[in-house]
Amino acid sequence: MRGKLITLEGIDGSGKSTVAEKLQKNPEIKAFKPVFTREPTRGTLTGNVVEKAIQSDTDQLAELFLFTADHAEHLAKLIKPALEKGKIVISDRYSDSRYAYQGMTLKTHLENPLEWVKDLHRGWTIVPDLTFLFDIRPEISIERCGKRGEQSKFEKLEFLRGVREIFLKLAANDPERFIVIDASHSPKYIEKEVVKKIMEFLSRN
Ligand SMILES: Nc1ncnc2c1ncn2[C@@H]1O[C@H](COP(=O)(O)OP(=O)(O)O)[C@@H](O)[C@H]1O
Ligand SMILES: Cc1cn([C@H]2C[C@H](O)[C@@H](COP(=O)(O)OP(=O)(O)O)O2)c(=O)[nH]c1=O
Repeated sequence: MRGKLITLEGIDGSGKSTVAEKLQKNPEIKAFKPVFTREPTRGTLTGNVVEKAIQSDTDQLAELFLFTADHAEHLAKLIKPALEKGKIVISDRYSDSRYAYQGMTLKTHLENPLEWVKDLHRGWTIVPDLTFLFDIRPEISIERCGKRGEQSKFEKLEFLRGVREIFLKLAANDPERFIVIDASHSPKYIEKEVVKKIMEFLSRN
């Protein structure tokens, strides 16, 4: 039987990596021996190029193709083989990050960037079975990022407001796949909520 793909999405500083770390240590989740991964990928040719691109003034369309190339590598080398082995895969960011972030960066390039970026993925990507959207006001997430001491070029208030709006629209249009989590709660509460939902999902599927 094919495995299951679970993705974690949200704006910068919404707490995705913190949740991913907690899930890796959680005994109920560990029992399933999931494969934990992320996009952009780390330590790969495509992931390294993406990392360089987002630290510089790269053309937005070029950036979309680099993120998408990284996604293709990720699918071919990790996601597909793991799912074929029946594994549960949990990815910190995935295609919805492209729809939401590049849906914003490409506003000046294209008429309907969200649909265009979704079309680009059609036919070859694997749609997740379950997606958590960690929803938070960018005012709070930016403050959290400040404390973390990292500064991505995407961590701007107006920009993240737009990204958040697209994420919420994606979730509203696909309520079967998405679970929206109020990410302003404590890490402990969020972990409990996510574990509960994953266990419910796995018992149904
Ligand atoms: N629920 C939370 N409440 C308060 N601070 C949090 C919470 N989750 C994460 N943080 C802190 O916010 C910052 C960003 O979290 P992180 O998990 O790296 O976000 P993301 O991976 O979504 O960018 C980190 O400093 C982290 O310790
Ligand atoms: C996967 C992906 C990430 N991004 C952005 C989101 C982040 O600002 C940045 C780097 O991702 P990431 O390293 O996951 O950042 P963070 O841990 O702060 O959430 O790249 C895109 O614009 N498009 C994409 O397809």
